[in-house]
Amino acid sequence: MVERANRPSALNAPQSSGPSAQVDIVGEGGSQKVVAQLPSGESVEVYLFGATVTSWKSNGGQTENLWVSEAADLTGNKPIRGGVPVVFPNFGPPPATGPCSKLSQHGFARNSRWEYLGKSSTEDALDTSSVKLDFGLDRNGISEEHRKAWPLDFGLVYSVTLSKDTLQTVITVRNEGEESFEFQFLLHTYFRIKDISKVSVNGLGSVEYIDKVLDATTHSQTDPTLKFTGEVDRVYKDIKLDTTSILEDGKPRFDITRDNVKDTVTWNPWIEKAKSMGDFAPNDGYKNMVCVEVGAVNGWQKLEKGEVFEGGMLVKSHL
Ligand SMILES: O=P(O)(O)OC[C@H]1O[C@@H](O)[C@H](O)[C@@H](O)[C@@H]1O
Repeated sequence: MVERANRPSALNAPQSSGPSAQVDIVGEGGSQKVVAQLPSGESVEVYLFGATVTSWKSNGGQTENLWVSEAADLTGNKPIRGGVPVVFPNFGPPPATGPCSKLSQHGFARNSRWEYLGKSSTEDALDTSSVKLDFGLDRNGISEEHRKAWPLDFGLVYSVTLSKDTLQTVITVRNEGEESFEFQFLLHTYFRIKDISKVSVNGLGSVEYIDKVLDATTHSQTDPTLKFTGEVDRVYKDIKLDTTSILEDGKPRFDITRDNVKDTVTWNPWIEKAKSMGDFAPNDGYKNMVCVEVGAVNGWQKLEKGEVFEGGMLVKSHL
């Protein structure tokens, strides 16, 4: 079992009789989603397809924190372009060998229908109300084609917790089978920003990364701050600091704290790549998004029979 360095605080505050979060299941078939709203107006939306968070509003519901493409397929036929797709069991193109070799880019979790397992919520006297939504996926929930390609017995529980100015997303992966398996995991978050030319990312200085734009060569970031002036696609490995921050105009916008995972991918497709993606719209949408994706993608996580891995992120919005 992997040890938890930054275990999220449990929802164990004393119950009060104040108003609680409203949770509704809306839509049909592949478009079904769970929508939760706190009494103070903050909200989150999670499609069952991929357990993809597609909206997270803070600031009493006034500020949308996630970017979703105007051309995203929201019918359950294609991974959703935007929000927080869950990448599992492989990150990027499938490896040449092993059980993931027959899967597609970023694995099957983002294009499988998850089950909504229910909510839990707390409110305490200090108005720190939260709502936690749980989603599950196991071997029986994936397609026949994926089951054949990845013939391993697993159970995933993905918990999305909305609080006043934070969103926490944590996955547990359990090996339900007789033999060990290996996986990668990533939360491919598309953060909504006003202007990419004014965005900087802090907390990755001196960290080694693989630059996918430069033929997957390895580099070390000398500058404490990452800025975006062209396509960026980097896999930062084994990061010592817990938190990576996104700043706009030099002011903190998001703090992203890794929870028992050590890697982070930064991605912006920029002009040409954005145009080449059929589900990316508008064409200049790259100016309003930046992906800062936390996960475990440097090598593979191994689970023996019965073992559990738990990891994810806590994001604070400053707006
Ligand atoms: O188009 P997809 O499969 O959603 O992937 C988007 C991007 O996801 C990033 O995580 C990868 O590092 C990029 O290489 C990739 O282009």
